[in-house]
Amino acid sequence: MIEIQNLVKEYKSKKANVLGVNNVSLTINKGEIFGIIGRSGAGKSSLLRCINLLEEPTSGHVFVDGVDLTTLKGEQLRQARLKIGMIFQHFHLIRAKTVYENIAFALKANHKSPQEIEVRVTELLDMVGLADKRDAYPAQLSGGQKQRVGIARALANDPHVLLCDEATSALDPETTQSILELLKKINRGLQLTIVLITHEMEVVKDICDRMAVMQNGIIVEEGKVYDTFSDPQHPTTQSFMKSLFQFELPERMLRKCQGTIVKIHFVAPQAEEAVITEVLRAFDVKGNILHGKIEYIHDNPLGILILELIGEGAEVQRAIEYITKRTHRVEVLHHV
Ligand SMILES: Nc1ncnc2c1ncn2[C@@H]1O[C@H](COP(=O)(O)OP(=O)(O)OP(=O)(O)O)[C@@H](O)[C@H]1O
Repeated sequence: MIEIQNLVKEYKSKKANVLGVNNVSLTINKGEIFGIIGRSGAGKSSLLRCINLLEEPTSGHVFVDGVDLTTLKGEQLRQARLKIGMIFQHFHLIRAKTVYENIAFALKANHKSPQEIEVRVTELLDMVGLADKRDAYPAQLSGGQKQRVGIARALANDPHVLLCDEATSALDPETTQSILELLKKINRGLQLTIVLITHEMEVVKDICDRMAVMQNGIIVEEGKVYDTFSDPQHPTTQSFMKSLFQFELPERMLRKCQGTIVKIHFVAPQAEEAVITEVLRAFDVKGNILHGKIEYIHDNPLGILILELIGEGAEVQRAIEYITKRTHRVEVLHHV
């Protein structure tokens, strides 16, 4: 478990002082995948790097498994840090070393014997699916393969926590998926706590259990991923949601419409019910589906549907009231 208490990271310079992290308190449970999302400059990297003291907090405390890292020095801090692995957007591999040597490096630093290193690196290469690249150099690997080496290196000393600093931001969507799958597998298999920072809602949606949204060094919203996605409270979270569910009806379609256009938000379990079929049967209205999208978060559906309802005014109104009762939220986008 990670417990961050009143963490402040201030960068001081002659020109100005910048608060990268402004009094953040956060609890990340053992074995969960926790996502921190925010725009550029929100303070995500500063917060993440304070967790393993790569950045020294200006004030506040970071407890990992009950130990306050901010009170440790020297060898004690080094030992505590071995239990916190980290992977990076640009991988940070040593170019002049092979895949094997890059991973072995982390074990040598922990004074493991050559025999122990051989056994552990072989195990790790199997785990990340790179057994055949053992003697390759980083330049001979794809981005996804480099990140797999980064993951193997980060796991070398059996950490309890894995910090991921924009780990998939330099990868194409397909490779991103394969790395996220690997992180999920490792999380489940090793009961590893994973903290990741990203600016992509897709990443949070795909693997995180809980999430926090950061802005100006502050956590502006925090919660379970499904709850946050289905009912974002803060304007910054709402604007991130737009990247997933944004849909503007073309002006030409609006001009052609003869009815009332509504945007219906479905959440589980309503999303699986045949509400629209019922409405069209129960009321004297016609329905015209203009757009629809369903996302799945941990197998729970979350969707929107844009529907044109055509009929006599009062009947359309009654149909909208019915849909409002049976779904999460209904917005009227256009009245004739
Ligand atoms: N070493 C530093 N010296 C001075 N200011 C810094 C330093 N590192 C970060 N900052 C400032 O702290 C704030 C938070 O930066 P940080 O890199 O943590 O944000 P971020 O959300 O990770 O952004 P990005 O996604 O662009 O990396 C920014 O205003 C940034 O300019």
